[in-house]
Amino acid sequence: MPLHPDQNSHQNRHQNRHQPLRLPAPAKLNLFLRILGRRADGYHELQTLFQLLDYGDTLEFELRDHEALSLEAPGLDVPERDNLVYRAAQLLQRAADTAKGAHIRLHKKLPAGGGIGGGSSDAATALLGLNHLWGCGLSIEQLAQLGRELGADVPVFIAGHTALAEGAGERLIPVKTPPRHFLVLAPDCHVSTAAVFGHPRLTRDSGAITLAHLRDRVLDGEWLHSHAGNDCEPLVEQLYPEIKKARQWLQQFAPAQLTGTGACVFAAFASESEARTVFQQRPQGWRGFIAAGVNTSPAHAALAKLTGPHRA
Ligand SMILES: C[C@](O)(CO)[C@H](O)COP(=O)(O)OP(=O)(O)OC[C@H]1O[C@@H](n2ccc(N)nc2=O)[C@H](O)[C@@H]1O
Ligand SMILES: Nc1ncnc2c1ncn2[C@@H]1O[C@H](COP(=O)(O)OP(=O)(O)OP(=O)(O)O)[C@@H](O)[C@H]1O
Repeated sequence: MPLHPDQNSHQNRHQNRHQPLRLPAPAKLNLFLRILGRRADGYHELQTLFQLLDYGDTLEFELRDHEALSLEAPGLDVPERDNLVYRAAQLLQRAADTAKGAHIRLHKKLPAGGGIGGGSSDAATALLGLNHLWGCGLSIEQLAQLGRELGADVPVFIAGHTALAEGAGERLIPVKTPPRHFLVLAPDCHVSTAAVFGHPRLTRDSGAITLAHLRDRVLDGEWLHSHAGNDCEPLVEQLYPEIKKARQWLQQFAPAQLTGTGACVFAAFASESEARTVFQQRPQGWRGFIAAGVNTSPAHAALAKLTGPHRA
């Protein structure tokens, strides 16, 4: 006899507990990035618009009933214990005082040091996924606080919404951006965020814009479609001519700019086919991807299917 729909979904959830939990770790773009100044703790005050994408890495979690943690991350040249996924898992184990462990597989698609938040998003998905798997019950706010210890970009991925940000990325205001497709080019170089922020020639004196003003502009597709600006771009392009070359190539087709501290550059298009047509014309050997902008993180969408929309 067929099960009642509720019983059916309950049974599915039960079965899923025995399969590895698989969650996405989406990339972000900084649609604009203004540096307002340097704080006493060395971090910089920023104003930025984090646009989440429907493209990224994937993490798979297998529950272990003892404290051991292990990580497989094929193709990523980072020692296990330095990987932000491993560090996130350790941090949560301690904060939640759990005796449970996990084996985690990280499938990397996002280039490291690309300014698209790959490592930060992996860390956020690890915190969200393990909080669920271990039944820790930490709130989104508690997880974001933990995430801040791992990197300035982690909280936006924990919050899980395209957002305006202030401070070092921790004061977030969720916003909705118009649906667009992004062509992201990943020049073959690795930019150190710390080196860019520590550079004497970095411009750090942009005036603050009120958030209300920014929020109005975010909803204005015309403004978003124009060059919104990134204060890191002039310096990064001086240091890495290959990044300038990639942005100038893209600029022939649409306004193009740097994301974060680079190395990736991007441009927005109204449709996926327009983005693809440009992507197909790129010089041989240039890497990149096409992704849709999303207002809700795919990691949260996947978790909501397992737990309901309001629980982590
Ligand atoms: C530039 C952005 O990508 C914009 O989204 C982020 O603010 C960088 O975030 P992230 O990669 O998570 O950066 P973190 O790992 O926290 O910081 C790396 C280093 O960059 C510098 N840093 C970072 C963020 C910030 N607001 N001010 C800084 O001065 C600090 O020297 C820090 O040691
Ligand atoms: N899971 C991970 N994925 C990628 N890099 C990682 C990871 N864990 C640790 N790292 C280290 O972090 C460094 C920065 O990687 P990441 O991809 O987060 O940079 P990014 O794209 O510049 O980030 P952001 O946009 O947040 O500044 C890498 O060079 C690598 O040494």
